[in-house]
Amino acid sequence: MENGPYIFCDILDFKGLQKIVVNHRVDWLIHFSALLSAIGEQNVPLAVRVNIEGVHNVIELAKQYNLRIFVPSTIGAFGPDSPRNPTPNITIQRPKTIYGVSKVHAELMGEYYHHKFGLDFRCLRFPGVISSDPPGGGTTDYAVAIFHDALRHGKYQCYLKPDTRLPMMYIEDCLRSLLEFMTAPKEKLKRRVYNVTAMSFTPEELVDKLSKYVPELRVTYYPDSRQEIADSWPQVFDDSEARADWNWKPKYDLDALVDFMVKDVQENYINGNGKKK
Ligand SMILES: NC(=O)C1=CN([C@@H]2O[C@H](COP(=O)(O)OP(=O)(O)OC[C@H]3O[C@@H](n4cnc5c(N)ncnc54)[C@H](O)[C@@H]3O)[C@@H](O)[C@H]2O)C=CC1
Ligand SMILES: CC(=O)[C@H](N)C(=O)O
Repeated sequence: MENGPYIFCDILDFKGLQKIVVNHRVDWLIHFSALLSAIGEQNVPLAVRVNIEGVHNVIELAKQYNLRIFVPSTIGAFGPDSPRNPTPNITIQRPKTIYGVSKVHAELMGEYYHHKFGLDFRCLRFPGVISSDPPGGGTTDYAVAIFHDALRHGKYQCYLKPDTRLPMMYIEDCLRSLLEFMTAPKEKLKRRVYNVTAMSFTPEELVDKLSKYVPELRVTYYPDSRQEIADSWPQVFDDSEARADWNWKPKYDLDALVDFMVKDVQENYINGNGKKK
């Protein structure tokens, strides 16, 4: 945040976005705003506006001002008809959440604008991204929340079944993949949308690793509506095309992820009295 101006803007305010692009001579647009999978199901009209109209606004701006644009997609862009283990880059996509539908829409809009207008649209389908920041309403949130609850209270109530396998990635790998992909020469890119991942694990496998740091940890399992979403998503994500085309390679496995997360949550949230420094 110290490296440049920080400006609030509603993604639905096209003119406001346009003003920022012009006044600050923006040349790359990284579009993160969205309602995630679980929260999107609770407010479908808002998810349609933020996730679909929001993408229309940024893609149109990128076209008008010749910006390079990145829009993240997700494992949630797949559904129960897709192969789940592994899920390849190109396969059937019939998601059952408004979040997934909006992300397939974003992928297709970006590919179309690239084809029709030459827009430099780039998109990575991320797995569950794990960082110490409080989670934003997704199905993979348990893998973040468990660190906060385990380190603070020694217990966690998980909303997924213990054997629910999902693809995941540590935030450092996520951000590095974004940067490497955005700076990759266009000749190397065979497509505009790539799967990326780092690992796959289940709640019980994560609990097993975390118990080494919190030996008294007690986890109970009460599946809720998020279980149905998780059951329709990839279990193992095939990112071989990203590895082959622009040399994607993750650095963090499950052991490293747990080690970094424990330190980060402890230092920045527990010792920092609930406030990230
Ligand atoms: N966190 C994850 O595991 C994954 C995230 N992604 C994608 O990465 C992006 C960021 O995700 P997170 O940071 O985890 O989500 P988040 O829920 O923490 O952040 C979303 C942001 O969108 C903002 N937002 C909502 N409505 C807005 C509006 N009308 N105008 C401007 N901003 C608005 C919210 O204030 C929030 O800061 C999303 O597009 C998500 O689909 C993709 C795959 C995995
Ligand atoms: C994997 C995602 O896109 C997100 N974390 C969610 O669970 O909705």
